[in-house]
Amino acid sequence: MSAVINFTDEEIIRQPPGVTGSSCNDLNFPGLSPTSSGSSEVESKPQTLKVYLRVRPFFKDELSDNEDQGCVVIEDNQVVKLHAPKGSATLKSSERGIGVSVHKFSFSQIFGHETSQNGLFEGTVEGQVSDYLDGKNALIFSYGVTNAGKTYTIQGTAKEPGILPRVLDTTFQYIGQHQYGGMDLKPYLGNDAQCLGPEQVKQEKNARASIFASFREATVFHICAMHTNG
Ligand SMILES: Nc1ncnc2c1ncn2[C@@H]1O[C@H](COP(=O)(O)OP(=O)(O)OP(=O)(O)O)[C@@H](O)[C@H]1O
Repeated sequence: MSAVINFTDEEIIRQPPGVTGSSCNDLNFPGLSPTSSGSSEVESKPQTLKVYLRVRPFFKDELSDNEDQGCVVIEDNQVVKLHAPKGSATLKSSERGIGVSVHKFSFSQIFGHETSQNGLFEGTVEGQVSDYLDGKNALIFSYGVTNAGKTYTIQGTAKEPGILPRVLDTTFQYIGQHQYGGMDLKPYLGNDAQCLGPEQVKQEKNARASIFASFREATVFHICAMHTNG
């Protein structure tokens, strides 16, 4: 199982780092250990959940709005340090001796703003896809504030496909070599298959033909209706 957490410096500006730290803590991810003392703790227990952090680049308008305050500092490929933004309540409180202005978090791996879609895929879930194709279950999800890059990471764009199309591509390339050519298997109850006899195969073919026929009729009707109205 793995999660991809998306951060942007904008998020840190809008939320005090203490809030960010505790929300990560609430998730109770074994791979994510927030500390406020400055020392990072990577748990020694075997991890079944891998938590990756991706930091997206700033946009031009964010830079021109002076949003890059160096609040997110990637110390190494597992540890990130979050500094309270200038003028924030957290910074002011910490200056009065209440709370701290710097939080450290550790992740299974951190990917900086220069990380490509392919680099992220190879560095995170590619290994799990082979496990999945070998019959093991896996869950991948993305977590982060709005505009942090969750959709970009999971879905991506036509030019820069994200994790989901890459997983599907790998899966279908694998299936390509293992495709069953027969037409006598039918999905049953979600994760099972029924083996059909010759008569059932005939019934299925007829049912499919009538469904496709009704699709054609609906399309023709729609075009005619548009033509008539236009
Ligand atoms: N790593 C990245 N490199 C370049 N652009 C990125 C990256 N991550 C996100 N973006 C861009 O940032 C913008 C916001 O990203 P996205 O829509 O994925 O955020 P989101 O977390 O899904 O937001 P929401 O929760 O509001 O749906 C998009 O224009 C996206 O193309």
